[in-house]
Amino acid sequence: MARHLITSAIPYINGIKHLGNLVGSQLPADLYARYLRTRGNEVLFLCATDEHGTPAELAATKAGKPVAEYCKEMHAVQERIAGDFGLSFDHFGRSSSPQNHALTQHFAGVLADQGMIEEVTEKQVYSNADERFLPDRYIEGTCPNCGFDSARGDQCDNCTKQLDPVDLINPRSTISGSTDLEMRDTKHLFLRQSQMKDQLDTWIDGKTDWPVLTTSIAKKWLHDGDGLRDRGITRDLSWGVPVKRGDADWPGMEGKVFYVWFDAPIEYIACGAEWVEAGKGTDWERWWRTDKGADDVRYTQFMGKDNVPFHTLSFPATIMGSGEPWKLVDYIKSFNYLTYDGGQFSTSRGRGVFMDQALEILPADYWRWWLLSHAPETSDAEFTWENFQSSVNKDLADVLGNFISRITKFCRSKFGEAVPEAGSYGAPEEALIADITARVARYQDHMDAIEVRKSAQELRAIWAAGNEYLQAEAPWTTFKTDPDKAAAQVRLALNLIPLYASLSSPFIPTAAASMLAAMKVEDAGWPDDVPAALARLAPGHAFEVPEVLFAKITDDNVTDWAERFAGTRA
Ligand SMILES: Nc1ncnc2c1ncn2[C@@H]1O[C@H](COP(=O)(O)OP(=O)(O)OP(=O)(O)O)[C@@H](O)[C@H]1O
Ligand SMILES: [Zn+2]
Repeated sequence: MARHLITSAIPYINGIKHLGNLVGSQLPADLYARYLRTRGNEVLFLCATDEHGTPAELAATKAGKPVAEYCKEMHAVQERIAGDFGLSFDHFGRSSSPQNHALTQHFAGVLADQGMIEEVTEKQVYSNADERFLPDRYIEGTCPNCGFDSARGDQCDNCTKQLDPVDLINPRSTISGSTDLEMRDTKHLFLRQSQMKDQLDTWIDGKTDWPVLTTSIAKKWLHDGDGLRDRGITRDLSWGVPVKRGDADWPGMEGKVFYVWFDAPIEYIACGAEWVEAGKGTDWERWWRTDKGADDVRYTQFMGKDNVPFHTLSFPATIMGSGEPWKLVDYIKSFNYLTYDGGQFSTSRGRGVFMDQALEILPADYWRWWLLSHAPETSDAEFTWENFQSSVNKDLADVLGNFISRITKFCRSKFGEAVPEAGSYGAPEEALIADITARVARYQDHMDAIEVRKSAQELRAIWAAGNEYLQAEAPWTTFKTDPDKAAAQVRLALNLIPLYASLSSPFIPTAAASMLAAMKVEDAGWPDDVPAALARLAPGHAFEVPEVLFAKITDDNVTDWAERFAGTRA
């Protein structure tokens, strides 16, 4: 048994997440956490909401609520929907927690002690009408790159170029619309990432088993142009972690907060402390401090590609630069993007399917299966309703669901609702057992390697092997001439169901639980010995024919949903 720490990129607080967010971070993290638990490992799986920064403030303003109240409510909403999707976090924390405030201030203090923080006075846009500085999205203007007239202070939505508020042409305040702006001096803290460049480069070079997507993005940021640059870690805002040097005030930094990118990854650690505070665990440091037992923990992070620079460079710079024995990530699984019907998913524009809406039309397992079996691993992947329909109908309804329904119903009609006793296995049964044994070993290798699509393919092949066996051996035909032989065939096929449940539970936990309930057994955990697992249901063991596990998606459904989700969400 090993110890595994798993974190998913923490979802931003400004709304309900879309299916792209889900498949790019939380869902594959959940798949891996569930798998490792089934294998008997000790797992700590943490996630949280990312609550600071201007988009949170603007979303709160739009909702007509104070930002703290907005974040508290949205955290509860996200937590509930995550639960509905079966995301099995050990704790779902908040980056605005007191634990994260203290830890972020602590990191800033020790980084400063290590000479890793520079105080920089720079000119920032100040709005006289609003009596405040206008960072990031508080300012809009014309993009100097493409001429788009609503470019934001941090980025142009049209050409995606990263911007600085001072770059904008004809800038205006998004709070008041005022153009009475001036440049004023303001002091900020910068993390001297450039100092760590060689150390980070060597560290990344050692990660030869990481996905190329992860290492290539890290290398690009390390070496393109001037190489890794120092980054501002503070902002002139009121919502956030107040700038302090450990417990002490930081002269000249009064009224400022840490910038969201600095405090958000620190929440991975603080979330452990929240987990203990919530009474769900007793010792978070044994997961996070290598001087307190975390040396034998394997730490895996999950995220979409845009988060990779922060996790491969900035956060490691924070940890390494602190000189303290915090746990560094061991493996970063990153994803390309899921696109929606020929375009991008977008939270701000409400484009695509959002987690709450998805569950209004179908249960979580349908989505989990499609998303994971089409995870954007080697390239971007597109969600279309036709593809969703065909994959759900083929894999879940025709292959898995049909196998279970066919064999349980046939057994009920000929032998009753209990495992039949007569007959013994012959060559086709031995061949099936050997085939499943080999496939389970392959499935396990893919899951260990977090190859999500390959794992799904192998799992589907394991389901299909059961169907093909039934098709070839046709117990309904055998029964007419040799009922004992048919009984043996049925016995083996029924025994596949609890095995399928254990193997499938990381992908489709609800259906797996229904399968076990129908067969009236507990989950026996991972089948380390497949032949033994396939002998688990003894003759005479009672079961029940389950309800339909997966309903087919009709062409009318597809037409309706495509229409309903065509535009943007109000
Ligand atoms: N279309 C997508 N496909 C896969 N992963 C995505 C997609 N969009 C975002 N992600 C990932 O989802 C996770 C959560 O993202 P976050 O809540 O910060 O939203 P975001 O990146 O701002 O997306 P959006 O702007 O669409 O809301 C991150 O790891 C991010 O990389
Ligand atoms: Zn632009």
